[in-house]
Amino acid sequence: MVASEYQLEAHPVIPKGKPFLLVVLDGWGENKEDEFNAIYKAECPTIKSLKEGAPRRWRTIKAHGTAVGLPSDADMGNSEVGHNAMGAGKIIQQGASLVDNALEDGSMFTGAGWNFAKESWANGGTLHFIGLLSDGGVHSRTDQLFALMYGASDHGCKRIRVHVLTDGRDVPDGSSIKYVGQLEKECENLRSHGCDAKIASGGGRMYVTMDRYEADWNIVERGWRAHVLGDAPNKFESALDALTKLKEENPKLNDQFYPPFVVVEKDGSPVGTIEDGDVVVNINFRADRVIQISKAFEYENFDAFDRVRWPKVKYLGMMQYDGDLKLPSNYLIAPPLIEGTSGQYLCANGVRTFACSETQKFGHVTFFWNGNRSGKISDELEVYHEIPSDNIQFNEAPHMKAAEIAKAAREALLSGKFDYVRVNFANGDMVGHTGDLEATKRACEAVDQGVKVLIDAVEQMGGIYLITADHGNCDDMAQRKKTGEPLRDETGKVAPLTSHTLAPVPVAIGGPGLPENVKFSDNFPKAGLANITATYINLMGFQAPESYVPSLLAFD
Ligand SMILES: O=C(O)[C@H](O)COP(=O)(O)O
Ligand SMILES: [Mn+2]
Ligand SMILES: [Mn+2]
Repeated sequence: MVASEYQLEAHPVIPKGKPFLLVVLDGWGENKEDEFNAIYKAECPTIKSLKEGAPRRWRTIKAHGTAVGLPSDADMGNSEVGHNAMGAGKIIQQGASLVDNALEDGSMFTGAGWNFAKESWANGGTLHFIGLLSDGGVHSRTDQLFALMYGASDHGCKRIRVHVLTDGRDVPDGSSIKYVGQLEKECENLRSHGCDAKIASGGGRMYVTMDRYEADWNIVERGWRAHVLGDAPNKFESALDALTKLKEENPKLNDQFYPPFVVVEKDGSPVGTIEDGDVVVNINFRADRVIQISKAFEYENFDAFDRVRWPKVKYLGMMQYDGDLKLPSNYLIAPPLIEGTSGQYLCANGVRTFACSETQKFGHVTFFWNGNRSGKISDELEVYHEIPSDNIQFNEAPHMKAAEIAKAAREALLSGKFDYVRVNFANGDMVGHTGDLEATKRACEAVDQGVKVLIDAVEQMGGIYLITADHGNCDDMAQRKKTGEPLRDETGKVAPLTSHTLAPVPVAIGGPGLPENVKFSDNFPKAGLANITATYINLMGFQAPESYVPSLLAFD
């Protein structure tokens, strides 16, 4: 039975019933063609032919800034906002913007979450912050952390401890020293105003605390031990000491992979373990990499690792991270309400869906796609298939699981059991984040081969495809000066770019099932990822919901 609010009318031109393939090339922008564009330098005949072979069916769309609900056009896109937009058909004001708004109008400090947190320090508890320390704006921002620290001090908090996760992934490698230095200054300033604020522990985001999709719980356990128990092999008298000394010991160490460390007093005792009666605020607004640590704080029954001690604390997220699990139950800012997603419409109209990726991006094509819901929309109609990612640094094996994803999705297409096959290839993004240009070229080639397998399957089945990306990354592997010239160190070596880019992303449609007269409209020069949704709903033979931003299709 179709829920009437989600009923979709048949499309007047495009027939229903053709198998439909949607591919997200994670981190694949359309950017300047130079030697630092891994896509351009790689052998990618299939993806390149989409543009050259059918120019009326290829275009670019915006994938960053206000087009995907971020505070400003200086903000690069990311997987969360990109997949949210593509899944939901509208521009959603994202976590970063909602937190900014609440800080600007003061509602941050009057809400239920804040009042709940305040009770703890009013009763003598310490306020702990945990989160990613950078201004990358993907998971968190330092200015928001500082505003919360000052807000707490203004509201009577006398003791703050910060547990920092160094970045180097959304911002350049090596910048963690700068962010830790800024935080040390703010702590010093707070101390001079009577609030005892200190950094207590830390580690690199890819090695400590911020695992995602349960790829490796050891990462979270290391964080738990350092932040909560004050237990890590590396102990230093300051966080700056930790970063500089660990790097001296191992010059190859990068910000993403710092081992866990604990800041200690002169006598060796940790400056800030997490104890009964304390309050812990996770400053990340983005969900994927803080769901596991949130479970460790919140769940009484927890067996992912031995917590040794489970302090009775108030735990709050910057946002609520999982709407289905209601995790965490307390939070500072209500998350965006993402209703009327494409999945809700398509399931209500009987579309049988196969969604697949490897672990690193599995939640992107399911959880983010469905408006940050961890459950399925329909158990009868949907199959979500996860291919386990390897727990390695991805430039060591840049092909990752592209072939396995292609194989699984190909089988799904050929089986005739699905109307809609949706996949994400992780390589361009995950290898792009290592800053290793050569490996990233190999990554692009693996993706291209995977796409070829899938387009061949669509051809065989008389189907239709849409291939796009969520934001840039592998399309520029060099940090740039204002002039656009690559930035070089004193030896002339180019500084690698590990983060996403601001580039628009390609979108291509095709397949034998697509009527000849279907092409991209010449309108909508400012179209963004949210316009993809109405477009693919059309490609599946339905008219799109009126609440969606327009489809990009036109008809001769
Ligand atoms: O979490 C990450 O890996 C990066 O901060 C962003 O990458 P993603 O948005 O492509 O997942
Ligand atoms: Mn991404
Ligand atoms: Mn990324």
